Amino acid sequence: MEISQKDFCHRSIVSIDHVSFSYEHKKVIDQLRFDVLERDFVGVIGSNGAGKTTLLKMLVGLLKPTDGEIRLFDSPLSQFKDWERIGYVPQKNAFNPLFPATVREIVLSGMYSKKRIYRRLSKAELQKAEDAMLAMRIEDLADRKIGQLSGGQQQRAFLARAIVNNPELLILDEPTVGIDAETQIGFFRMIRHMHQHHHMTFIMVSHDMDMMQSYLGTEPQQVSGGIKFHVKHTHDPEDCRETNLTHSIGQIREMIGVQ
Ligand SMILES: Nc1ncnc2c1ncn2[C@@H]1O[C@H](COP(=O)(O)OP(=O)(O)OP(=O)(O)O)[C@@H](O)[C@H]1O
Repeated sequence: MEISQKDFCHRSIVSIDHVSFSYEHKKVIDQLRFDVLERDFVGVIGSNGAGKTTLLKMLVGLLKPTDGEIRLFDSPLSQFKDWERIGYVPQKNAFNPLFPATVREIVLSGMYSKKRIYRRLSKAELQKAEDAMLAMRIEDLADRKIGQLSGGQQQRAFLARAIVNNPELLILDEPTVGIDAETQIGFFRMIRHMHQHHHMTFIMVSHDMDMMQSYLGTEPQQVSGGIKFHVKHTHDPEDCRETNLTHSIGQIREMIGVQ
């Protein structure tokens, strides 16, 4: 069978098929269907308690759907093993000041998969961690204890951790909560750049309507229960040529424009 250009740059990244979820007897997600294609930017918007975080937790395997099926990169979630293809930044949790890990250790921990937790990292992998910290402009904080940093600095460390493997899919749950306005602008500029030039697909929960609508438009592609999905594709869906895979994580840094 001939593979068209459209198929090539529109692989299925996430497929959510009639998924429901209940906490004990409380149904939070009901028969949700949604597909995320390669190079989509999906903004997930909804009121408090609509089930956005629950949905993201199901996508990364932290919660199991009560019903329905989720596929990641065309594999059923239960069989999916390539977790390094996915970066995930959960909702912000302030770290206890006594938490012992340094920023570098946190970023390096993104490199370990479940089965390879004790292996030695190669020089190239160590360099990737330095690049990710540079990209997030936290290289000066590399040896500081994470618990001693501000909320925004901690969040940048977790973003560096999430991008260290150059993931194909980045899942972000309210990534700019607790970050000052100037840093937020730099952050959104950076993720737009990653979306347009680094061949990344995004799923992002945010309450920042201004940012979401300015990039993704005011009309949601889909409304399901209390959750709205706003979607933007990088380019004309028929055209794969805009992809520029020559950028490195280090170059993202140029785009941030914040101190
Ligand atoms: N562990 C849990 N046990 C029971 N109920 C829960 C649990 N976690 C969340 N819920 C409930 O499920 C619903 C959906 O929660 P969820 O965190 O997914 O919402 P959300 O859309 O992310 O909200 P927010 O915008 O406030 O972050 C809420 O009513 C919440 O109280």
